[in-house]
Amino acid sequence: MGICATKNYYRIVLLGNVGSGKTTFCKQIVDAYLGGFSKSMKLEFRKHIQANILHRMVAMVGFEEMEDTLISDAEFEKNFRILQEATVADFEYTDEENFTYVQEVLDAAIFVGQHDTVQNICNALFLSAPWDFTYFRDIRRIFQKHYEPSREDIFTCRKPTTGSCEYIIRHLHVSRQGGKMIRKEVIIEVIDVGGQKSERKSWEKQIELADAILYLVSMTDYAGKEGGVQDYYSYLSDNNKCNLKYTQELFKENFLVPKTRYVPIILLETKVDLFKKMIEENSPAMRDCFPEYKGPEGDFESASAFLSAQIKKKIMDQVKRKRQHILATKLDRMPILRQNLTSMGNFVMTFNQIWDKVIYALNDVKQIELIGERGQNSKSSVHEHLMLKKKALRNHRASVSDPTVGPGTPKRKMNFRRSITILTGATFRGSGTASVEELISGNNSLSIPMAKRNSVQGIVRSRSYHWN
Ligand SMILES: Nc1nc2c(ncn2[C@@H]2O[C@H](COP(=O)(O)OP(=O)(O)OP(=O)(O)O)[C@@H](O)[C@H]2O)c(=O)[nH]1
Ligand SMILES: [Mg+2]
Repeated sequence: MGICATKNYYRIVLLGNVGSGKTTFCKQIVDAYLGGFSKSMKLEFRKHIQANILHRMVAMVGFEEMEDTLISDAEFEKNFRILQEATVADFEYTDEENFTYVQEVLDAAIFVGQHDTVQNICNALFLSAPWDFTYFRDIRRIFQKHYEPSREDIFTCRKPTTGSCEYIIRHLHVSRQGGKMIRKEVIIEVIDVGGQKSERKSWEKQIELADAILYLVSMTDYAGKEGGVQDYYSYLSDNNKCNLKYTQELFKENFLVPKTRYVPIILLETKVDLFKKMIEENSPAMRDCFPEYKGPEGDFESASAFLSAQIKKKIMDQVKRKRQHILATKLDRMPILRQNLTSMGNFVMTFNQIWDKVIYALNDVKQIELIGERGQNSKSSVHEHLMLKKKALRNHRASVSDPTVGPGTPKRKMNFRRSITILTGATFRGSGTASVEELISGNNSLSIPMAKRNSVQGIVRSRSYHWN
């Protein structure tokens, strides 16, 4: 019998390179399981979206066309300076009451954003970082006085994660066993962490506490080449590396750390929508990035199969060389899923499919290890490992206190609402708490009534919550 048969509480950690879609995955969770985005969250997103656009516009100053226009067009130059000042002053330029930029900045943003020079730069860079440039196609709507972000805007909004963030959901898992429909309620704690180098220090600790890892890889990373458009994007996003070589290395590093050994990994390839478009338009062509690619150009299926193999290749080469058969089998049987995380489809169904794979991988990793151990005639280190993990998780839960409420928070209580609001960079005071036991026993509702959420008072800026 698998370890999943008796357990109904799981902790899943999302790992992956910067920009691979971890937070976007969590937004889908908020949307599908936690009552959607409240008015206050939308206001936070509005700030980020508008600030993102202003920063992107100002960063374009390095382009030759931009410099030329600034010299030749006095009206453009005047408006551009207003934006430069606004980005430096940041929130001083916002009108607290209406929570938006002052009229002068709004007008300047529309003027500059709709100018041909800016639009041309955006079009040229669009596929390299669509999340940054989509908004430029809609600049008038976004900079109107009472703009409220749509669901699509929220899913496109990019804000690198700092610290970690937990989302606790109740999922009714529906599966088929021997022609029978099985329903099982599970409580799942999904952990979002940052992918930037400075944030990755917490990963090992997260792996230690995780039942499974959902490892995200952006399929568009295939296009990352030195000197290409990706370099411009890297420049915009704190010099973070987004190319496939780097993604492969990072995955290898995490797959091979001893703490990952007994933890099942599910590979989630994201941005499949963009990848499909890039492949079909040969922008760039697969062979330009991988001379060894033998498949037909413009063919999505063979390009994605090749890419999945590439992601695993480095690790496979190493574990085979070192004759680490158990790891090789684990890698070989690792479930792979592809997803467009910005899709507005039914995420509960998508999550159900992901959960199928998690359950499969949980059982499979244990089987692989047991078979390996039998071969080596050793004691059950799998059992030992599971006991250690249980203990680590118990200690962790006992030590978690809630930073939004301050010292004296009752131990073993988890603040699930905090997790939702941190998504926007803000935290609400006075949100409710529930112990894991309460959640499991169903004594506490996970969905937060809309009226209650909107009435929460006071917003605290927070860099979210860190490990001690
Ligand atoms: N088109 C498309 N865009 C996506 C997809 N997944 C993520 N994105 C976009 O990619 C950008 C980065 O996604 P995030 O979810 O912030 O990435 P992250 O992994 O949380 O990044 P860090 O917090 O910096 O580690 C966002 O603007 C998303 O809109 C996808 O499947 N399709
Ligand atoms: Mg993130």
